[in-house]
Amino acid sequence: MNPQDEPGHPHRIAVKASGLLAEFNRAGFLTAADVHVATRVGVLGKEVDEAVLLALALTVRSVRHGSVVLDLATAAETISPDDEDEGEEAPEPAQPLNWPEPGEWARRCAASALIGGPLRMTGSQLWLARYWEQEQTVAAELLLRAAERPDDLDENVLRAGLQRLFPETQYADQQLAAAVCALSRVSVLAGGPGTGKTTTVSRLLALVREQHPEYRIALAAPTGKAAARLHEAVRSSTADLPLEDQARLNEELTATTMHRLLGWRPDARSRFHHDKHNRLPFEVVIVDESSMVSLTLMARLLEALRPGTRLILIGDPDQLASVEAGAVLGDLVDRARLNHRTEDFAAVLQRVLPQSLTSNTQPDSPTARFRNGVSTLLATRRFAAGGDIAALAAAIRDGEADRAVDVLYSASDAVDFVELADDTRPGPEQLEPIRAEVRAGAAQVMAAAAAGDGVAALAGLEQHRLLCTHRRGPRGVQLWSDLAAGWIFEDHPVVPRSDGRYAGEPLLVTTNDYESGLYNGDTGVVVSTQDGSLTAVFGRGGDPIPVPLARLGAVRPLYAMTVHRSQGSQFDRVSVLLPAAASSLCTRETLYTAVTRARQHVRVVGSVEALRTAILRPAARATGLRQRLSG
Ligand SMILES: Nc1ncnc2c1ncn2[C@@H]1O[C@H](COP(=O)(O)OP(=O)(O)OP(=O)(O)O)[C@@H](O)[C@H]1O
Repeated sequence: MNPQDEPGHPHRIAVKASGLLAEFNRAGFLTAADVHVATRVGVLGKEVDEAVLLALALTVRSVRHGSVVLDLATAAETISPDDEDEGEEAPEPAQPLNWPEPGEWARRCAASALIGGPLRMTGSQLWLARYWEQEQTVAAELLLRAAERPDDLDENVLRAGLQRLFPETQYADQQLAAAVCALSRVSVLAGGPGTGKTTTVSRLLALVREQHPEYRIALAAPTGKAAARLHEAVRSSTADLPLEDQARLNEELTATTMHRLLGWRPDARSRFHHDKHNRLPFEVVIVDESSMVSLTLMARLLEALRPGTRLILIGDPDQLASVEAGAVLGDLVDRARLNHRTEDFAAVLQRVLPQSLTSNTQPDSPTARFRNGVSTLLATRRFAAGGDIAALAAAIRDGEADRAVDVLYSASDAVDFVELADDTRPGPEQLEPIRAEVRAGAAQVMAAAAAGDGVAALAGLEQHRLLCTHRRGPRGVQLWSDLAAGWIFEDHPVVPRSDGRYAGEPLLVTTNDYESGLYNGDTGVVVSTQDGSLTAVFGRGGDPIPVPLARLGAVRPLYAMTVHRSQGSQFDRVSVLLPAAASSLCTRETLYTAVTRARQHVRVVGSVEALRTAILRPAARATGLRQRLSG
């Protein structure tokens, strides 16, 4: 982040800006960087109309906020000042802003020489050309791949295999989803945590390998942590398969990050070794945690796949979307049309499935063929403790605030609600349960780290996680990290070395370091070594990676993390600090993602008002992909 982009930094005001750009900058709607980009592109494109430059700057701003499109018709109602972090007072406009009249604004933009160059426009919607092209690539590649079904599987063998691997009727939804993936060149397997997505996919892989032992399979995920989880989950899900199916999956199934799969290049951020000129050599590519995949990365992946490769995207479309722009997985799953199938696809499915299929028939079209490949698993198969976490997650997902409040107020071993009004500081009675969790986790980490037991130290780290929506402010990571560190040091008065490190220090990697194989979001612990020195270990499924402290890149102590960063990880117990109801980060996806990080227990800390607001406010990311895939 450039210094002038830092909220609150004096250079956030673009000193040279004038007219509408200056007005929107002063009011906190545009950063200096947004203004700078718009001014520069305006000069290069010889555009002087300030309404057009404002539209351009707001489009840049939208991308910064995760959207791909700016709709001029609704911009005045939907855009509010930046308030990325609580405690940053967004400047109040002294007087109402001069939003251009939408019709006239759109006409002026449409007449601009920038359209067709750095900007693209459809109706009243504007894109930066780069993202417009990426949406185009993703939609075109998906539709092209969905146009024809693969014909490499014998239907009778597949039918027998589906019955062998999904013998129980309670898993009929998984059997159907596996059949859909087997019979599609591109498919989406959506579902919440513990619905059996990984189990379904590993069985599907066994089915494909049964007929094609020579097929090369790639397992990938957007983060190292998620890749490690995928590897572990696929491995453990094969344990109860018939021996011959286990054998089909046993060798060389390792998971990797998407960046590594595509071949990271030191000279380019979003270009890879594998692209349309040098395609990936796999017959099957599985991507887990697809909700975290940005539009750019999805475009790069699709371009790099051979036309015949089977692509299976797994993920939970109800989670927060990628940090970077786009909401690809959410756009691919059209909830209103689940189980809508073309007649011929329903007939093929019926031939390989034992049970009779209920589908809504949809007329054949390129988009209908794509939807044929989308399945959703709904039943949760994992949560213990009566499924209260699952019930809470479902209520949040469905926008049922009353139901969620009921679950939180019910006597439950799995969910807890610590009420804390938005504008008050927590008192001892609110802090105590969180403090107890933090202390219990730290006790295990400290003891294991002192004994040099990296595996146990990492397990201790996963025992409880404090999750915040904001980085700063009264509910932010900074403040709660300080609190947690204070509690830990009361119990364990450590004397850090001169470099600040101590045995038991929890670490969070904050940038990708391809050389050492550590990725942004990876977590680890400093542990003692036999010679009395210190080293770091990082979690990778069952295999901790030791990294000498001298080789560590950018890390920071990990006492709390943002919900965004926690995506792709799960913890035994989670405490979630809700943002204030007024925060723009108080959204359904944030809460859902936070709650579903917990395996055994989740504690929600905040006001009922914030809880209700979050549940009733789905995060609105504006994209054009959904529209390109509908119809
Ligand atoms: N068909 C099945 N037969 C037996 N056990 C199953 C089946 N499907 C799911 N399970 C069990 O349910 C649990 C969750 O399954 P799985 O890990 O596949 O879900 P998931 O959707 O991939 O979860 P996550 O989103 O957390 O990765 C696992 O313990 C798994 O063993």
